[in-house]
Amino acid sequence: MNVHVEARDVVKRFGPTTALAGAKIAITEGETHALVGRNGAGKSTLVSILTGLQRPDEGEVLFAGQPAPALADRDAWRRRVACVYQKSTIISALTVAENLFLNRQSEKNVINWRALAGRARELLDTYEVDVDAQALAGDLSVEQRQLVEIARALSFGARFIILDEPTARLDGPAIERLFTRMRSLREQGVTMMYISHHLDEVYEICQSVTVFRDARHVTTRPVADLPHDELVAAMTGEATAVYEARSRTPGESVVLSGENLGLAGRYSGIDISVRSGEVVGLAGSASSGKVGLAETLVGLRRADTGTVTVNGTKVTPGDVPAAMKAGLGFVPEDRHHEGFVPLLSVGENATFPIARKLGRYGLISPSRRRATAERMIDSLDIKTEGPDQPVADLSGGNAQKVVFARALVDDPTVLVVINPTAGVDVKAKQALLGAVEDAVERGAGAVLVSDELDDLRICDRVLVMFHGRVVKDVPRGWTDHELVAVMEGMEE
Ligand SMILES: Nc1ncnc2c1ncn2[C@@H]1O[C@H](COP(=O)(O)OP(=O)(O)OP(=O)(O)O)[C@@H](O)[C@H]1O
Repeated sequence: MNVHVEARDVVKRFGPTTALAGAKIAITEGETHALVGRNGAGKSTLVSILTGLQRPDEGEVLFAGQPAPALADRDAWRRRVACVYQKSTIISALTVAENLFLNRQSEKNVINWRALAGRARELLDTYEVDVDAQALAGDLSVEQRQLVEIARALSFGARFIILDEPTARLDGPAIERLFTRMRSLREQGVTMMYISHHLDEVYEICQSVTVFRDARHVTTRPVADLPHDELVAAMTGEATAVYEARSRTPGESVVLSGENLGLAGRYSGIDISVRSGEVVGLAGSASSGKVGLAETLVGLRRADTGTVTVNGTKVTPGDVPAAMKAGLGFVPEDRHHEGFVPLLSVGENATFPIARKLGRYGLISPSRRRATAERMIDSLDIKTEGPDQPVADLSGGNAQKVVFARALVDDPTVLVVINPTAGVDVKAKQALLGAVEDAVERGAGAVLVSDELDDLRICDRVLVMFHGRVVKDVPRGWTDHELVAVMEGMEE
C-alpha cells in the first residue's frame, strides 16, 4: 500500500525546548491514522510542520513520495493538506460563503458576490453540509463550523485532512455524526490523521495509531493489534491503572447555592445547592444549559432571575471578583479567553488569585510566589521549563493545567470546574480529578460540569439538565447507559 504522507527524522526546537527529536510518521493512503501522546509530546508541533506552517530544523516531509512544497507556496500546501483544529479558523464576522472563498476571490480580480454565494451553495451541497451559505459564520454551532472547514479543505483538492481534537467541544450525538462523515470520507479515499486524548475514539474510528512520547516516535501499530493498556503504557512509559473514584460522606453545611435561577434562552427555574465535602455533577447535551448555569454560578453571566450564594455571601450577579472573594475557584470553559493571560508566565497565571495574600500591603514576595508555582507545577505535572515561561509557549493540555492550578491555588471553599479535563492526556486527567477530590476532602464543595462520563464518576450526585431544566438528580452508581438516556431526554 502506498504511503500518502510521511515525516522523516523531524527535529524541531523552540529555544531550550526540543519539541520533536527525530520523530517520524508514515500514513498509508486512505487510512485514518491516530496520533496520540501525553500533553507536550509534540503532536501539535508535528501538525504545524505537516501543514507547512513551520519549517523543521531537520528532517523532511513527503506527500505521495514527493518533497513538500516551499513554505511560501500556500496554495500548493492547501492542495495537499488541511487541518480542522479544535479552535476554529473560520472568521466569525464573515458569511459562510465568504469563509469558503477567502483567499480565492482574486481568481478574476473582481469579486462577484452573487456568483460566490451560488458557488458556495454548490460546494456545500457537494459535501452534504446542511448550512446556509449566507449565514454569518459566528452564528454557526461548533459542529457546523467544523463541517464548513472540512468542505473548504476538500474544495481545495486536499486528499489529506488532519483532525486535531475535533470532538473536544462536541456532545455525544454530534460526535457520532462526525464519525459517520469521517467513515464516508474514508470510503471516498480521503486519508486522515486523527489526534485525540479519547482513546476509545481512536479504537472506534482509526485503523492505525502512532504514539509519540517525549518528542519521539515510540510505536506505530494497527489499532486492532494494540490492547488499550499497552497503548496507555506506550504513551506514558509505564503501566497506568484506571482511576478509582473515592467514596466520602458529604458534610451538612451548604457552601454554594443558586435559587430560582433563570436566564432567557438558556435555563429556568433552577435550584441548586452544594454541601461541603460534596461533588455535584452537571450533565446534559450542548443545548441543555449546563455551561450557562455554571457560568452564572461563578459570575461570568448575570441571571435574569434568582440569587447565588457563595459560602454564606450573597454575591453580586455577574461579578467574578466578588465570587472569588467569597471563596470560589473556577475553571472556565473557554480557557483562551477567560482562563489565562498568554503572555504572563506560568507562575504569574497560576498564583494570580493569591497575589493579594502572598505579601504584606498587597506586595507579592517573588520567592513565595515562585515556591507556590513550583509546587503547582509539580503536583499537576505541568510540562514547562519553569515558572517563568509564558503560558503561550505551553502545549494545549499543559496550559489547561495552569488554569486548573489557578482555580486551586487559593484553597477555595467552592470549586466550579467546566470540562476541566478537555485536552489533557489520560494520566494528567487522573491528576486533575484527584486534585478535585483532594480539595473536597479538605472540605470544599464542587460543581463539575463535564461531557465526559468518566469525569462525572467522581460526583456524589449528577444533576442532569435537558432544555434548560434539571430533569433528574442521579445518585452515584449509575451506568453509562442510564445517564446517557436521561441526558438525551429519553428517560426522566
Ligand atoms: N512556540 C513555542 N515556543 C516554545 N515552546 C513551544 C512552542 N510550541 C510548542 N512548544 C513546546 O514544545 C513541546 C511540544 O508541544 P506540542 O504543542 O507539540 O505538544 P502536544 O503533543 O500537541 O501537546 P497537547 O496534547 O497538550 O496539545 C512542549 O513542551 C511545548 O511547550
